[in-house]
Amino acid sequence: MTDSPVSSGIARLTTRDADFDTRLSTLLAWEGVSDAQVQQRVDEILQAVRTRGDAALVEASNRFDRLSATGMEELTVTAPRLRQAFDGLPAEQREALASAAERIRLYHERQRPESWHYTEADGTVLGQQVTALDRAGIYVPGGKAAYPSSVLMNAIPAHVAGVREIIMVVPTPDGVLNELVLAAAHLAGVDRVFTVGGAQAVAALAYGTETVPRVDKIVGPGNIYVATAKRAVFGQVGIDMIAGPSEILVVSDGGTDPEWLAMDLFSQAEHDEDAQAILVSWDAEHLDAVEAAIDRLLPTLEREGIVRESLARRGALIQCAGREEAAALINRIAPEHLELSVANPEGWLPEIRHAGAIFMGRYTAEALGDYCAGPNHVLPTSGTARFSSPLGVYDFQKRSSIIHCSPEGASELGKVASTLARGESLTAHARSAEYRIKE
Ligand SMILES: NC(=O)c1ccc[n+]([C@@H]2O[C@H](COP(=O)([O-])OP(=O)(O)OC[C@H]3O[C@@H](n4cnc5c(N)ncnc54)[C@H](O)[C@@H]3O)[C@@H](O)[C@H]2O)c1
Ligand SMILES: N[C@H](CO)Cc1c[nH]c[nH+]1
Ligand SMILES: [Zn+2]
Repeated sequence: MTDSPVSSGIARLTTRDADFDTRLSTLLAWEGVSDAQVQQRVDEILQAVRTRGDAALVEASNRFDRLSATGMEELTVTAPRLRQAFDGLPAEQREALASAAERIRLYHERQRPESWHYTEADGTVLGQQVTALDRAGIYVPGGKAAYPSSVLMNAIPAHVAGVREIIMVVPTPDGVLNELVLAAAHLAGVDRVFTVGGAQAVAALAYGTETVPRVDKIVGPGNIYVATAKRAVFGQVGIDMIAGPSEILVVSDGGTDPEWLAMDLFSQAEHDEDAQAILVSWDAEHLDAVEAAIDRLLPTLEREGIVRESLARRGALIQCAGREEAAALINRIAPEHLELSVANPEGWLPEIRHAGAIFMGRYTAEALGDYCAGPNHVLPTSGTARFSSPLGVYDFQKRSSIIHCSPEGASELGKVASTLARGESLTAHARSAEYRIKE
């Protein structure tokens, strides 16, 4: 007799349950950036790096990444070393990286916004000029896994946007440098790399140290320390978003192989014990089959421990009444990744209002988007897709308004401005406008 597999412990819910709303809200809550202890530690790290620069950055890196560096030169990767990593890759990896980079570049080139202007009848010109950031800092996570794909996803849009200097930080726990990460930095045109991570890296990018230059904006995902630090330095520098642990919401009409769906859920659960994997379907037998596939396949995973914990803590198989209820759940959860594993995914699109990225049909595994489809994999998490968008070229640019008045235009606008300025009792404004009014 064979042993039956250990159950995953993933929650089974139905929307008919009296406590469904409460249970779903509990599952969705991620208090990633509000833990008081984390907040205090991050504040201490930020303050130390702000006041003591490189010395504090080295100390924190030694402590949290278990290094024994004596100075920042040991935590700096030179351009020749990046090239060496790229040249030294096995051909298969080098080609895969180059193919992914090319697809990501092509996709992001379509996002490039243009400056524009128009001319009014009296010759006044109004417009908008788009300019790139001078210096961007990209955070590449590296605590529990190495992410060469995140190097491409952060650096390529910055490059396409025309950023003058791209500074990358990435932790190297126990001093282990990942060759693919360095090679990706070379390929994506990163200018400088520092092997520091966590809140100390965010502080260095935000405030600058003797070695790390201060940047204008920090982008990229990270763990709770990174997210908390990014939120704290916002204002001093720009940030893209607070991206939390990875998430996937799969909606299945029952027609997809249960093992495919189980592995799609695992693909995000394996990132982190706090990652979230949810499957919604109106077909109870199909949910049973996926649950059985989960139990069967779990022992085959390299990161079984992380996946089990993620599924037990934050995963769910949800039975809903039908398609309409599934669409309502999607919009309520506002997932980072939505897989529409259904017969006619296009038919669903008009109903979907909140999702970071939408993977259409049975063949579009979310993992393809993580690496090489082309769209960005840095996406809003924890319901923030309600108000934010994937990382893109636009995150590395800003806009300036252009106003060029003709003498006639200045005269006409001067009359309007003068009246409004006197209404606000701002008479210097009024007189400034009035000087330009033609008699
Ligand atoms: N949204 C995306 O595009 C995307 C992509 C990849 C990864 N992710 C997510 O990013 C996260 C990456 O997290 P990670 O931990 O692997 O890497 P990370 O680089 O974000 O964090 C590692 C750093 O955290 C700091 N740290 C760890 N424990 C600490 C402690 N006790 N005190 C102070 N600092 C401490 C250390 O400095 C370490 O260098 C995961 O949640 C993953 O799901 C998201
Ligand atoms: N799924 C992650 C974003 O949530 C991105 C990633 C990188 N490597 C594998 N996956
Ligand atoms: Zn992933």
